[in-house]
Amino acid sequence: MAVDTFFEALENQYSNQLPFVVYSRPINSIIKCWLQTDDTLYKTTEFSESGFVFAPFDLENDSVLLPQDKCKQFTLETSHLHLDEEKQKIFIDDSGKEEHLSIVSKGINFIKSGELDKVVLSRQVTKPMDTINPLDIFKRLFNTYKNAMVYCWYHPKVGLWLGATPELLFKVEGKRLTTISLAGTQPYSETNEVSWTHKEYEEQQIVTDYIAKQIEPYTSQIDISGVDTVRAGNLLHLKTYIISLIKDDCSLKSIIEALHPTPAVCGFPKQEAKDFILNNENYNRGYYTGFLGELNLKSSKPRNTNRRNVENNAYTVLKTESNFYVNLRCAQIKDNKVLIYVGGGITKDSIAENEWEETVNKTKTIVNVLS
Ligand SMILES: C=C(O[C@@H]1C=C(C(=O)O)C=C[C@H]1O)C(=O)O
Repeated sequence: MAVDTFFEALENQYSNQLPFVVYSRPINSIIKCWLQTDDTLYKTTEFSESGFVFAPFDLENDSVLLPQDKCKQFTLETSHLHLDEEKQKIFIDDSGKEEHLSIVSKGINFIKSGELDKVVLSRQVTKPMDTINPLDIFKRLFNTYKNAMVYCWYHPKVGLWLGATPELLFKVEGKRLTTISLAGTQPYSETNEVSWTHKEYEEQQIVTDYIAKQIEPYTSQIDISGVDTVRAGNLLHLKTYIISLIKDDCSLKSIIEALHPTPAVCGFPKQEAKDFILNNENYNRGYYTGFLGELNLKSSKPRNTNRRNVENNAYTVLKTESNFYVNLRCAQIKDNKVLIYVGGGITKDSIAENEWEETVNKTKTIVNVLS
């Protein structure tokens, strides 16, 4: 589809206040959009439908579904989107610092008292914005963050969210389950060859061990890769792949419940960390650290790609695929304001001032495409 037609369809959808999502998965020049044909708020509790899901941090709240059979879908292939370089100046300042230092100190003390191993604490940064076209912000996200899932999601009854997340929650292709453990953060400056502290390795290992343990009842042949340093925009993280095979009688919902929220965005043990977050963070995370992505889409692939074996190419394999990303490095646009969400993992060795700096650095993922 032509770029102009693609974005015109999205602009119309938005001005008609109809739900949509536009997104591009990491290392991918394909941009997809789903335009829902009515403004009903569809929800999913079983994750058995086909569609695009937008789920909150706390699954006690609604997971919104753009059902596949209620949406028109379009695809665009490009490596760069043109747009006017008119941006707004946004300054990062120290507002909210005292509060964040205080909740982080409380978290550290709670961990030292033996109640928890790790808790992820976050905050919301609010900035005024005058005329903002979210689709322009999406275009900048797409041009800037090639190894992230970039998206803009809108539902008139929920709001408008956008982001550039580096973190896969998990991907299912047929029976194959791929998930990652991502933790540890430092600013990127021209090289991935950096050193990490014991605290950072330990924090990332907590995530890896926990994920492997969580998926064990539902999968077999769990394979854990080595630890790599990966870049996400202006940041570096430690990352491990965990690949396994889903057992026959196991539902997608049980995998979601086993993995979400991961210690990378909630903490460990899960319930205690979640309680600490819900009782102490003085704002509602909403969809930040929830997940979003394609749910149960059927894909057909040729069984045999060997050209000499032409008669076999007639057979295709039908697979069901889902891929969910953790909603990080994201923002909500509301009443001429942009609300940016940032957090970081706290362990017994954390230093509150450094944790503040980490959230400031994470803010830049979004601020850089606004100003
Ligand atoms: C919580 C966030 O990021 C998570 C926390 C990280 C950390 O503590 O080092 C790193 C990557 C993410 O798993 C965020 O970006 O808001």
